[in-house]
Amino acid sequence: MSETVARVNNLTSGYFGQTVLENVSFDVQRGEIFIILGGSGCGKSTLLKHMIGLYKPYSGNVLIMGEDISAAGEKDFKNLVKYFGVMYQNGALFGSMNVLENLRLPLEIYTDLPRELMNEICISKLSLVGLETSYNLMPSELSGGMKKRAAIARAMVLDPDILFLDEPSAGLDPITSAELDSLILTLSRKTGITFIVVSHELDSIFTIADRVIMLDKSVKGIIAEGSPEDLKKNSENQLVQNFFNRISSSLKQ
Ligand SMILES: Nc1ncnc2c1ncn2[C@@H]1O[C@H](COP(=O)(O)OP(=O)(O)OP(=O)(O)O)[C@@H](O)[C@H]1O
Repeated sequence: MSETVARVNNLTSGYFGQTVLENVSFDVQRGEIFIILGGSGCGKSTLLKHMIGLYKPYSGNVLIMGEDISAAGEKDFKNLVKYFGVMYQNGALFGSMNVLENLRLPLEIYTDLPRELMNEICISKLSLVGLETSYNLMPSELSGGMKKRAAIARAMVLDPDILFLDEPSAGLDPITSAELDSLILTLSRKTGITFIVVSHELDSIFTIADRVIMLDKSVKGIIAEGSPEDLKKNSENQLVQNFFNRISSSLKQ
C-alpha cells in the first residue's frame, strides 16, 4: 500500500505579486525517488522552498506527513522539521566545525540526547555515506564529492522520512556525480527514505528517478508527470520530448 508523505495542493506562489507557480498539485509516495525538473527560472527552487516550509504561498498548501507546513507557526514547524532533512546545493557545511561537529549540530538543536549517543548516531550516518574515518576533518579538507556526502549524512541525522536534495550534482565532475547517484540509490534501498530531488541532469534522472514532474514557465506549473522512461517514450509535449531526447552526456563520450 502506498503512503503519501508529501502533498502539494493547488500551490500558487511568486515574488512581489508576480506569480511563478500557479495551482501546482502533486503527491510523493513513501520510498520514491522523486525528481523535480525543468528549465532555468521555472520555479524548481521556489517549489522546494515551499515544501520545506521556508516560504508561504499566495494560496494552496503543502502537507508533509499529512501536516500543513505552509500554515505552521514556529512551534509546529519545529515538530515538522523532524520529518525531513535538506541538502542544499553547496552542501552548506559550517567551515569552522569539523565533520562530526557539523553532523552533531541538528541533534544538539532538536534533541536532549547525551553527547556520546549523539556521536554514535553521527558515526553511523557517516558510515552510511562511506565517511566514517573522516569525522575529524574540516570541510576545507574534503573533496567536492565528500562535502556532498557529509551534507547528506547531516541531513539524515534526525532519521527523517524525507530527504530533499537541491541539485546534488551541481559543481561535480561526471564521475563523482555518478558516484553520488549510486549512493542515493543505495541509501534509498537501505533506509527506505523518500528522496525529493531538484535536478536537470539527464543521466542522473534516468539512473535514479522513480517518477519526475517537469515544470515549465509557459504554464507556471507541471507540463509532465511520470517515469522518465514513460515520458521519453510517450509524451506528446514538444518541450518534454526535447528534454528527454537530448543525447545524454554518457552517450556523447
Ligand atoms: N528571492 C527572489 N525574489 C524575486 N524573484 C525571485 C526570487 N527567487 C526567484 N525569483 C524568480 O522566480 C522565478 C523562479 O525562480 P527559481 O529560482 O525558483 O527557478 P529555478 O527553476 O530553480 O531556476 P534555476 O534552475 O535557474 O535555479 C525566476 O524568474 C526568478 O528570477
